[in-house]
Amino acid sequence: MEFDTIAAISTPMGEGAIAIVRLSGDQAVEIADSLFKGVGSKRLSEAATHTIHYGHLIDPKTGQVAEEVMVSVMKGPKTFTKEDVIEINCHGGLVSVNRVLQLVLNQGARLAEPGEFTKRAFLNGRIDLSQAEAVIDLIRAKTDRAMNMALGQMEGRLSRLIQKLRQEILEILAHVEVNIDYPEYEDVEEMTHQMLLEKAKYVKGELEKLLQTSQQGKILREGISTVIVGRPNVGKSSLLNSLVHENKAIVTDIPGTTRDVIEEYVNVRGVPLRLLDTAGIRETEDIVERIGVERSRKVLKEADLILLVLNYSEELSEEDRNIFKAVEGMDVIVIVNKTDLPQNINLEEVRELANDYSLVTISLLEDKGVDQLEEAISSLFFSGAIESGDLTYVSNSRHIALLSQAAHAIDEAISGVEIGTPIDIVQIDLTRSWELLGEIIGESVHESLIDQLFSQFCLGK
Ligand SMILES: Nc1nc2c(c(=O)[nH]1)N(C=O)[C@@H](CNc1ccc(C(=O)N[C@@H](CCC(=O)O)C(=O)O)cc1)CN2
Ligand SMILES: Nc1nc2c(ncn2[C@@H]2O[C@H](COP(=O)(O)OP(=O)(O)OP(=O)(O)O)[C@@H](O)[C@H]2O)c(=O)[nH]1
Ligand SMILES: [Mg+2]
Repeated sequence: MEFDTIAAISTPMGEGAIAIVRLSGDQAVEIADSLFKGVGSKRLSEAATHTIHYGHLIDPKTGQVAEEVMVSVMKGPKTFTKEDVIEINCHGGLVSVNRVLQLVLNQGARLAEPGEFTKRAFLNGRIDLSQAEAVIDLIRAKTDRAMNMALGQMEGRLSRLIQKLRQEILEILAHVEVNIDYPEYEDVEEMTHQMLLEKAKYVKGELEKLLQTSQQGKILREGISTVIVGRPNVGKSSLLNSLVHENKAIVTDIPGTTRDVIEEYVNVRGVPLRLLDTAGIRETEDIVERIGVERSRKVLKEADLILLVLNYSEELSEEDRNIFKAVEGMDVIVIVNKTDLPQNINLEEVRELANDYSLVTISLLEDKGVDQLEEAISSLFFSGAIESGDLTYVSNSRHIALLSQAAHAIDEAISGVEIGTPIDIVQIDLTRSWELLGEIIGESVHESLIDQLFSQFCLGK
């Protein structure tokens, strides 16, 4: 494919030791060479590929030295984009790196769009769409596990699995074709149906296995949406502050302090949590507080995990019991806080209400019991399976949606065969599942989707 030459700053904006301006395209070497003055008469255009060169950039307008640099020359196709790539390593200062970018733009490069280097790697066929999507997951990863998952996908794990399943579907389709071409042979039909069902069930099983990883996969990637609930003043905001090791939320002894939902990301023993602190739930006349309580109820519905906080030094109230009712059927950890104060709560009653939820008693004031809480959170979500590392996880909503649609189409094909639907109808379902899987790796996807996906990237990636 033919593209123009793009350039961008590929390192973060700010002061640093070194910054990189990257170029990709047919003119990359020529553009860099027109600015570069190496030791002696060294020309970048004559340099061997994958070599790095010390020298200066000269501003053609003034003839003055603009910057001292190291320039990497990487000629396609064995590069990140499969095109000629130049990386100019300059001094890491805002003025310096912008000056270098300006120089290459003046020489005819075009400023790259966000994600455009990775997009070229995709369009030029070095990686498929799911691998490209993993690049952004890798950059955004907040835990080791999330990063390993992204690395696996970047390296093509999911892609290979998808390709294998698509191949299976093609083989099934070939059998169907035989059946359509020779409908008069009953034997052929018998055999085809047998084989078709067997293979289709295998593909369906594999798709379901993948989908089963999606919950944990999504959690690894996006974090567990964790909502802290409880009556006013039980210590919800104190709990948030303790888990994030910072005073993010306002804590006072006035019930009804938190009015809006507060959001923070934390890593609890490798479990990424998206923590939401809410307004204490109670009947109230205060308008602002009431809106807050409504919001608490709303975020409650979308939570993956509930941290339900009670007060050790107060009796269980009707409001506490209502909160238990509101979270019925969800993943809940019951936390009894303020154990440093005299006990007034009936723990037997709490145990009964908590039923099979985990229950921990803590004192945030004395920093006691927080370890047990962290242990309860991590054991709830990672019971061994995730450590094995040989599972392929799907974590991306786009992939999950396509996989379940593909599984559905396969299912239609299977039940079609079983109830004797005409084979050309079955063929349509099979073809559909083959196409849906193709969209995951970027075959037959619409250009606007591709643009939208890559626009989420950072500049220079
Ligand atoms: N300086 C620099 N560091 C970087 C990057 C970069 O672009 N520049 N990367 C940017 O993300 C990452 C490395 N990723 C890369 C992935 C593929 C190829 C590449 O050239 N692949 C070719 C050739 C492989 C080979 O030599 O055999 C290929 O796959 O065909 C380069 C970098 C992280 N570090
Ligand atoms: N004695 C004692 N006091 C605590 C403990 N944890 C929190 N507190 C105090 O309890 C009061 C309320 O704490 P918050 O964290 O603001 O409670 P909240 O549940 O967020 O309250 P609202 O936002 O009003 O719903 C503050 O004065 C805290 O210092 C504890 O373990 N022991
Ligand atoms: Mg609060």
